[in-house]
Amino acid sequence: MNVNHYPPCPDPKLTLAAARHKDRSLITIVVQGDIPGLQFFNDGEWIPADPIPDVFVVNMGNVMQIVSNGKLKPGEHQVVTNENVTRQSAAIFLSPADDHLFGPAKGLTNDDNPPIYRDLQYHELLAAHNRGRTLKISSDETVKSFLIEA
Ligand SMILES: O=C(O)CCC(=O)C(=O)O
Ligand SMILES: [Fe+2]
Repeated sequence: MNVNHYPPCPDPKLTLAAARHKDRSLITIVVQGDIPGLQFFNDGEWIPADPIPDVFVVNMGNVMQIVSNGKLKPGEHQVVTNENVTRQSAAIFLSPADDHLFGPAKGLTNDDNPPIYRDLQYHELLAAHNRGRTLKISSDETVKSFLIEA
């Protein structure tokens, strides 16, 4: 779980509260309180996912892309700063254990629709993601490194 604390920024144009990213989880549940800031990238623009009382944001992560054999893609998101108020959120990541072996779900693949990703342990995805962060490579590239023909 991440507990995020974003202080106000007098000029929100100057910085982001959280840079654009996709989560490394299977599923993420976000409790975002009542302060706006979370945005998702869709069709070339950032769409606000403003808080609705008593509603969680449920988001897919990179593990879901692999388990669904590329059919489900995680939403890229960022958090913008707020001029006046502090924002706090909690993101609960549902992820496999580090040594858990996973890959495209057997029920979703067959001879006509073979697995496009190899099986991997979750720590391999984390290591690739961390390497990608150091090299400023997007998490799309990270996931591509598990393609069978890669
Ligand atoms: O603060 C938010 O609403 C989202 C946080 C987030 O994207 C994350 O912790 O991965
Ligand atoms: Fe996130």
